[in-house]
Formats: sequence, structure tokens, C-alpha cells
Amino acid sequence: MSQLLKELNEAQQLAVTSSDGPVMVIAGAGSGKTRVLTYRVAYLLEQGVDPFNILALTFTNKAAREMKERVIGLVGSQEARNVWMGTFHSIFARILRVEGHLLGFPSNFTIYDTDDSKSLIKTILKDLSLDPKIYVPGAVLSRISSAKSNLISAEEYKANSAIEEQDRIANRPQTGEIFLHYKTRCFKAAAMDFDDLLFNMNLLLRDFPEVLFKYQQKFRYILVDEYQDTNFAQYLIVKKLAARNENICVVGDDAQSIYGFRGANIQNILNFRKDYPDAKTFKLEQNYRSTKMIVNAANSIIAKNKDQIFKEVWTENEEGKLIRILKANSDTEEGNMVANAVFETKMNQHCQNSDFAILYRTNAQSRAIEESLRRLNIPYRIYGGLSFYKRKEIKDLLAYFRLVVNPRDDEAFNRIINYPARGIGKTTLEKIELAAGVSGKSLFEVASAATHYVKGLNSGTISKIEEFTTMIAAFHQQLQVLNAYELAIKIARNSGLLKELAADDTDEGQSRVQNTEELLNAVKDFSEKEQTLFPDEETGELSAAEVTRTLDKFMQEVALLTDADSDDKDDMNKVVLMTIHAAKGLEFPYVFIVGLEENLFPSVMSLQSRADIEEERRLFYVALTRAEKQVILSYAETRYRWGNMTMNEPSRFLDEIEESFIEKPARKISSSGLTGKSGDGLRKESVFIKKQLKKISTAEGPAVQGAETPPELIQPGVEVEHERFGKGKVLSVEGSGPNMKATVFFAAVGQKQLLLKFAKLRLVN
Ligand SMILES: Nc1ncnc2c1ncn2[C@@H]1O[C@H](COP(=O)(O)OP(=O)(O)OP(=O)(O)O)[C@@H](O)[C@H]1O
Ligand SMILES: [Mg+2]
Repeated sequence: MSQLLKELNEAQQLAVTSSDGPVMVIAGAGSGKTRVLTYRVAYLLEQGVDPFNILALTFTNKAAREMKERVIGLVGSQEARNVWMGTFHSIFARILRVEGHLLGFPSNFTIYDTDDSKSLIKTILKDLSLDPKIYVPGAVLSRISSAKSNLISAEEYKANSAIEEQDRIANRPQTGEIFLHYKTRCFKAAAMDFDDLLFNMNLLLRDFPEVLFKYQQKFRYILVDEYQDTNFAQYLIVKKLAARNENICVVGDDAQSIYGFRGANIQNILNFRKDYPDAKTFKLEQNYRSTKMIVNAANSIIAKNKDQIFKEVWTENEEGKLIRILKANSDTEEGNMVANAVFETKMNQHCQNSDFAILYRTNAQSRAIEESLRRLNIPYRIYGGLSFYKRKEIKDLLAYFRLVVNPRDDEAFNRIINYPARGIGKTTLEKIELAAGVSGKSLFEVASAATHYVKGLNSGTISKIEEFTTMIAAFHQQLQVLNAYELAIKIARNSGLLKELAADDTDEGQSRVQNTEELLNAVKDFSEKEQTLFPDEETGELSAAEVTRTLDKFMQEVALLTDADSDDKDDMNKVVLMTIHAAKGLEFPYVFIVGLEENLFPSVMSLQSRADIEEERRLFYVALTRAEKQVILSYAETRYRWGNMTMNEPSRFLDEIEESFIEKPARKISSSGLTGKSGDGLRKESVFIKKQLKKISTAEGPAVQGAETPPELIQPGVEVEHERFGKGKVLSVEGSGPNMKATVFFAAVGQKQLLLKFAKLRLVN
């Protein structure tokens, strides 16, 4: 038996080795579904399947990268790197760059992110004289997005009377018209949004049989992770690609379907058996991730859902700790309690920062937690929210790159035509837009020949516009001549962007400069990546090729980064903060789930229907099952939301966990000693000090008693107790004799430097 298979249980082995024909694995969290896919790829390679013939689709880039690393570990990088492994969006973008010309798209098409899309919708609303308060851009966009996920084109949307009726009821009867404009504008700008990557991929396969044939032949083996969250478009594309060979393996868990709001369709799982009547189905029931406590608690929760495929999940792992519930008065206190619990656990269990994940329902909840972590000097990183690539200064520079790569990109043009300020005002821009509308040209084209297209501009304005377009055109000329970094730095300098940023010497201004430098570093890193052997994708033959890594290639990679992705190496040892949605498929030893309050989790939007509540419950199930060792839940009785103080009931999900799995009485971790900026925090500190003094005077509890430890015994790593600051861990010691100093990390007050002869530290064990 192959060495690989020994690392799998029997059911997993069967799923891995049934390599031909359709296979479905529906199984609970942590039972090794992703592991099965990974090993399946390795197994196929071992069986001599050409890596170019394998397509493995994941939900996030992070998952794709992890899978790739694991496959590399199993079979070596030579083989693994040629497997087509990535997200639906990244793989389809790659194919569309090659085949998109059939649909009228150049290979350097831009990928619009949500901000671009919203800004485009705003422009369209203006054109159509529609009120953005009624046609809220985000709402219109999600309507368009959901249509495209269901493969409904703008034309079909507009012609459909049932849809029209729905939009009329929603008081947005013109949505179809907006959709049409949106489509036309994107096409003109040579841009696709994320949904278009799926929509257009489907068009390619539907309308060009030779393309369909080519990729059916190419992808002889297809694997899909998190199948429960595929939408209709993804489902159909996969089905088409697999139709010739039917070597398709999908894995998923209906209990973890959490993207219903985005059009994911749990039906796809049920349809699989209809589509492939010969499909083999495998059940995996043993959980390898979590303790018994966590597995059983999660089972007890999900049992409350009516809509589900019955599964039994069990584990041979240890019993594990009870689930802890932290009750806080306010969101600030919740943050403090969570940060303290992280610190305490780190000390007691000797673990890393990266062993902790703090999960929340909405991004806005991270702020309070972040503040508390910062006070305790606990390094953390946020996935999502305002990630690096969403910062203004980054988007500005990227917009320059985008316009240089694709001069038809109207959203990029809008963003930078007058940034840094070059005296091209709003009215001028409106005139350009009008002329572009009339002529059917892109903004850049119109601006490049402003005298020809735009009426009523004075010569001063015209020369300003010309200066800008000439500059961009010159960069565009150099695209294939210079490497990515050479061109990027040139753009950053000559556009005046760096100068503009440097002129702001506030802290924020400086951090914007640093971020911009960071982006340029990323380009540099990209440009200098080893120039490797280049495979011929049809034959697999490797030949040495000189490749200049150009800026358009860099932009192709950047455009596909999503919130959950932008992790890099130096971020390894940090506490992870993310939404539960982003945590899907991941695992961490300790998991905090915060904000367990009615109206927040379950979300206020979900309280209308049983189906929506069930989706929230699945989300809670996903959150719980991320944990390996322990789960800590928290809620706050008051919270600032939408600028107001709200009073909250504990979440119904807390009541739904069987009592025997919960630590009692709900222990209250002290949040004391954490000085907040608010009066609240200060008051708590004085209460803390009083309590500590009381402890000392009554000599109860673990406060300082007995003799102090001689300074020589204080060494890095040992745990100590200080009369005022409480328990802490020694990080470093320097000096000797009376000058001996220690840096100590205290649970209550954070990092302190102490002169040991005065500090009266006591070792604790
Ligand atoms: N047979 C096995 N032996 C040892 N470890 C295993 C085995 N199967 C799975 N694991 C480990 O258990 C953990 C969970 O596996 P995996 O992530 O593949 O589960 P999953 O079913 O994909 O979970 P989720 O539903 O959360 O995506 C991983 O750390 C994996 O390496
Ligand atoms: Mg998985």
C-alpha cells in the first residue's frame, strides 16, 4: 500500500482511491474532507496522472495555498506546482485571460472590486437621475450579483416580468435598467467584477464548444472543496467541465452551508446524486480536530436544525475542557476579558499567539477587541475588514497601475485623474464623462483627444488633461519593456503620488507612506522571484525561459486577493481575528466566539424566518468546530452599535448548548487593571487596586506572601508575581547585581521593566 494511504482511516482511503467516476463525501466538520482532497491529488500524481490534468477548486486562496503546501509535502514541488489548484475565481480568471477575447475582452482586463462596482453604480444612478437613497448602491449591487450567480444576464433580468414585479415591490423598478448600463459600462472599460468571472466562464463553455472540449480534455480529474457553498454558476460550470470524464470528487457538509445569502445552494449536494446516478458516496464520521467536549457541544447545537442530512460525528480525542462563557458589562469589558483570557491561557498552557482565533459575526466588532489586545501587547492580525489592499493610499497607487495596464479602466481613471490634484475639476470630469457616453469611448480615450471629443474646455484645462494622458500613455508603452518594479517606482514618482504622501508629516500620513513603500516592496519581491523553468501546458515539457515579470502580471495576482487572503510570512505568530465566514475550513487550538447576543448573533436580519435562523445556527456550528482544544464564548450586556448604546440579551445559542458542556458558574475573568481611556476603565482600575490591597492585607488568595525570590533566580520564561501588578511572565533579564533589570509581561497591566532589587518578585509555579 502506498505510504500516503497509511495516514488515512479506512473510509478516507476508500474516498481517496476511488479515483475514477463521480465521488461525493458529505461529512461533518473536522472529519478530514479537505485532507481527503489533498491526499487524492497526491494519490493521482503517484498513479502517474499528469499534474496539468488535475483541477482542484477551493473557496479561499488561503485554503488553496494550504492545500498546495500539503501536496508539495506529500509529493514534492516539481509535481505539485503544475496542478491547477486555486479558487473558482482565480482559476476562471486565468482561463478568461486566455479565452476572453472570444467574448470581446482583452487579456489584460481589469477585475473590479466591490468599491469599483459601487462607484460605477453611483455614476449610473446619476446618469439615470435615480435617487441613491432609494437605489442604495450596495443593495442594487447585491441584486445584480445574485442574478449573475444564478446565470441571469442583464437582458434576461430586464425582460423577466416576475423579477420586475419584485423590484417594483422593493421600490426599485429601474434595477434592470441599471443592470444593463452596468454591464455595458464594464464591457467598455474592459472590466469584470467577481461575479462576471463565473458568469463569463459559463458563457465561454456554453457558446464555444471547442473551448468546452479543450478544458474537458484538460481537466481529467476535478476536485471541489466546500461543495455546500457553491452557487448555481459554480455548480453548472463544474458540471460542464466534468461531463466528459466524470472524474469528479466533491466534499462538503450541509451543516456548514453559510453562504445562502450569496446564492449558495444546498440543493447542489442533493442534485449531485441526480446528476451522477452512479456516484459513490462516502461518509466520514470520525473527527480528528476537536476534543469530545467540542464535538458533542457542536452536535447538540446542530441537532436543533430541521433541514439537514443526518450524520453522526464522534472523536477519539481527549475529553477536553468545558466551554467557558464570559459575561461582560460592555463591549469594552468584553474586549478586556477576552484579551486577559488569551494572556492567561498563553501563560498556563505555554502556547503561541497563533494558537488563538477570535471570531465574530461582523467586522465592526474587532475594534474593542483590538484595543484590549494592544494594551496587553499581544500581537494580532485581522483578516478582512480594512485589509491592506483596501486602504486608500494603496488603492490610489493600484489605480495608477490599473490604468497603465488597461487604459480603458474607467473606475481607475476616475480615481486618479485629479489625484494628486492637478487642477482638473469636477465639471471638466463631467464633460469628459458626457462625451464618453455619447461617443461610446472610454474616459481615457476621450481625454486623450479632449480637443476632439469634449466641447467647451479652455486651453489651460486641455493642457492639464493632455499632460496626464501623455504620462499614462508613456507608462503604458513601457509595460513590456520594464520589469514590474522599475515601472511601478517610476509611476509612483512621476505621478507625484509619493511627493503628495510625503508632504503629510502627521503620524497617519507617515503610515500611509510606509504602506505605499510596502506595496512597492511587494512589487519588487514579485519582480525578483526566481525565474524558473517554464512548462508547456499541453505537453508538460519544461524549458528554460527568460521571463520578465511585468506589472500587468503583478496586477493579475493582486486583483484576486480577497479579504481572507493577504497573509504573509511575518504574520505567523499572531492572534487571528476574523469573521466566522472567513474562518470556514480553518482550525485553531483555542477559539473565542464573541458577541453572542440576540440581534447580533443571531443577526437581527435573520430573525424573520426559520431558514435564516438555521443559517445563523450553522454559522455558530462552523465557529465552534474550528476549535481543537477549547472554546470560549462571550457576550456583552451593553454595546455601542450604530453610534448608540444598546442593551442586549444573551444569544439564544448560549441556551441551546447542553448545560453539561458548560463551565459553571459562568466564570468571570477579571478585566481589571486594564486602564482604558474611558472613565469606566479608570474606575475599574481603582477597584482592582483596592481588591489587590485587600487580598494582601487579608493574606487570602494567591497574592504576594512570604519571602521575595532572590533576583538571581529570575530568568526569562519563569512566571512571577508582583505585589501591585499581579502575575506575569519574565521576558528578558539584563544587568547584574543591584542593576539587574527584568522585562515582565503582566496579565493585568501589560509589559513592564523592573529593577529587581526593588521589585520584590516572587516565583510562582
Ligand atoms: N486519518 C487522519 N489521521 C490524522 N489526522 C487526521 C486524519 N484525518 C484528518 N485529520 C486531521 O484532522 C483535522 C481536520 O481535517 P480536515 O481539515 O481535513 O477536516 P474537514 O472535514 O475538511 O473539516 P471542515 O469541515 O472544518 O472543513 C486536520 O488537522 C487533519 O489533518
Ligand atoms: Mg475542510
